[in-house]
Amino acid sequence: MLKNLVSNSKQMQQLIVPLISTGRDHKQFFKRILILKRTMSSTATPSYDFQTLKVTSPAEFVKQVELNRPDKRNAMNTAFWKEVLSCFNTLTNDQDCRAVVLSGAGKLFTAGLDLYENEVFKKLMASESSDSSRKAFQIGQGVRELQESFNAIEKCPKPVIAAIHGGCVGGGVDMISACDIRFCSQDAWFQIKEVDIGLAADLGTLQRFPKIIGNDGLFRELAYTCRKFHSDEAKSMGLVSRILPDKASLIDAAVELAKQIAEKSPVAVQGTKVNVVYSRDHGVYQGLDYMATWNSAMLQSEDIPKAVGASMQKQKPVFSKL
Ligand SMILES: CCC/C=C/C=C/C(=O)SCCNC(=O)CCNC(=O)[C@H](O)C(C)(C)COP(=O)(O)OP(=O)(O)OC[C@H]1O[C@@H](n2cnc3c(N)ncnc32)[C@H](O)[C@@H]1OP(=O)(O)O
Repeated sequence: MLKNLVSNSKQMQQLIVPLISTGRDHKQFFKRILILKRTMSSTATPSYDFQTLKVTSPAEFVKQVELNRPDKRNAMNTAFWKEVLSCFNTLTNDQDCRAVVLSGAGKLFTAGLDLYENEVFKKLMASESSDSSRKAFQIGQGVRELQESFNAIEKCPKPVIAAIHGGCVGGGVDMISACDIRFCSQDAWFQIKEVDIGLAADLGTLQRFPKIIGNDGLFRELAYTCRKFHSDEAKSMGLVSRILPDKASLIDAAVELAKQIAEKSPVAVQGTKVNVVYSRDHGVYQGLDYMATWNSAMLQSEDIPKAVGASMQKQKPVFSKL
């Protein structure tokens, strides 16, 4: 049975054959079982079983993550924060994923923080300490945990393309700001809504959005006033790079782009994302130094001769899993 379970994996077979032949050597047997367990956990198809997200594979090496509470306009409830973190950490280690499309099910992308399911706030405010500083430390830790959910999108080395239709409110803007590329449909609108509910946006909008659009004054106007802006303005400020006529063509375009990215060397694409993010947050010389260190390893990749050879022969290279 064990053999059938893993028969598609050469690496597994190399481990199993000696396992069977170890006979009564128990020490050897358990040692191999341990290695096998470790190998299985790193190569097994990961599970994407979530309540608030639906994960599909629309093309080879492409995953689509869909926010999936359409009846509640994909509002972000307690389960959502944990699931986004888990989903993007899993995608990070999924060898069958080289690019991700992030979209929303139903009428719109997301209505942001779930304003009725208040577990998030309850948990944040749950500190029993009467000392304000201790309470503040605990609340701060809670906010940091929420931030990690969207940080996981940026930390995932696979490019993430947000495909936004309908509305994208509050936490939704935090979320798409952590993505690599944003496309939207003509009907899309956006709102940095936090000030309207009495708080400063704390999950990445203030840090990432102004760097995306490169227009500090416009960003501050949108953040201070919560003014709704629509697809055309989003494109003209550089928040989205493409507008598609409707949701169907939006998803098609995002998946097509993800497919193009997924055909490239994963070593090169993921190295590019990691270094783009690093360079955004560091000086030019620090960025260059990081790049040199990175490429001291990655220039040894088999993908380079493969890509160069294919290019010279006008062929499409096929890269092995990372
Ligand atoms: C430390 C915390 C860090 C995070 C901070 C994040 C902050 C934010 O995200 S601020 C933004 C909060 N969101 C909002 O203010 C949006 C509120 N919703 C709306 O304005 C409208 O629903 C919307 C314009 C998005 C859509 O309107 P539409 O007519 O299409 O739908 P509705 O009939 O209003 O709603 C349908 C059902 O969805 C439920 N719902 C909508 N938004 C939320 C939400 N944010 N939280 C919880 N539930 C939401 C709505 O109640 C309806 O449910 P039901 O009555 O059961 O049918």
